Amino acid sequence: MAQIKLSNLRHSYSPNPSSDADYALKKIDLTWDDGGAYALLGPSGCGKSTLLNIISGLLVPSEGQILFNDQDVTALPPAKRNIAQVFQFPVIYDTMTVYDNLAFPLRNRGRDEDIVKQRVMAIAEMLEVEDMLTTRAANLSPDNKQKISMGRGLVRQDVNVVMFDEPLTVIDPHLKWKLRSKLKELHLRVKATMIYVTHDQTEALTFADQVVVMQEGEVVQIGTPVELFERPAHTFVGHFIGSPGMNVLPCDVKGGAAFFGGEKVELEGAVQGTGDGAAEIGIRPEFVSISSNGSGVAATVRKVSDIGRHKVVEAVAHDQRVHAILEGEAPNHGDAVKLDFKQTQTRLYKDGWLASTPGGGA
Ligand SMILES: Nc1ncnc2c1ncn2[C@@H]1O[C@H](COP(=O)(O)OP(=O)(O)OP(=O)(O)O)[C@@H](O)[C@H]1O
Repeated sequence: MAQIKLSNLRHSYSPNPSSDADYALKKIDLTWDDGGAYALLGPSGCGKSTLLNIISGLLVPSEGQILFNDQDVTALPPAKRNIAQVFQFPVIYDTMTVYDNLAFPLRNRGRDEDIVKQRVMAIAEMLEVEDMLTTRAANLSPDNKQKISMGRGLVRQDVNVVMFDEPLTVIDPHLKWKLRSKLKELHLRVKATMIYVTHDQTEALTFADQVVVMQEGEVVQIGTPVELFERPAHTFVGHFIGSPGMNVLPCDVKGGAAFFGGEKVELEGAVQGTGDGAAEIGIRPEFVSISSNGSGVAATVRKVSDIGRHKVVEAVAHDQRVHAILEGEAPNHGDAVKLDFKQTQTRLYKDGWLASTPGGGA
């Protein structure tokens, strides 16, 4: 397995790029540690496939380098990069048995049959497909075909990285959670460097130790699922992760204090280098509550959705929509309420980027 380093990477599909907008990948500097479980998360068109294809060697970047364990592989074709890939749709040989499918990547590299058997049986056990080993792949369900496809990606121990490109697309929704946690378990057992590409936050947060969030060709944050939830580095991350996402409210900054609709809102701590002027307050719905002591931001309740474990309240304050996630009692549609923003979780964003530091709250 390998540490993968992307250095000063840029890519444009245009032959003569003239501005940032011409680049599918802006400037990317990123290190994927050996043995790490990473997710590459972002909406459609943000550049995930472009980045994956650059790592696998299907695309040569316009600028920059790709290093595997400090060896420059930028000019190497895919076959020389020693990578395993699992795609959206199963890549298996229908006429072969499950055993032979799993054995294929090893036999293809001339491994002894003893080793082949040992690895195939180990992977079959991890994937819980031992009872299918003699079945012809053509007779498998789509879910099981994709499981075998994953197995083929994991069977070799000498690959630099295993990359999964939206691997659960074809999986039945009720089986998705099962395979999601299976993949996590597989990483813990196989300990390979793994990159899991998805636009689905649940998949990314379940699988990865570190999530790389991309937007419009840029990496906006790399962090653990908890870090992305608790301290989004950019309003995009706050919005994209969470359900509903972080509330992003316009405010004015004067002398280091933030004012929402003229009312002062206490921030988590000091504001860094924003100067006075327009900015945004970011607060997750989980940290907005209905004030019980009459203080807080005045709002009117527009909608209350009971989604089982909790209620999602949509209120309007200073013409802005604010979501609150409440356990237990919730107000009713039309109620005038005061919203309490938990100070330690109330952040300031300037031009989209986090501009407050913790330390002021109770
Ligand atoms: N072969 C190509 N030629 C020109 N532009 C391309 C090509 N492939 C991708 N793009 C553009 O590059 C940008 C990034 O696309 P990319 O496919 O990498 O994003 P993505 O995050 O993988 O999206 P999706 O999840 O929809 O595949 C998009 O604006 C896309 O239109």
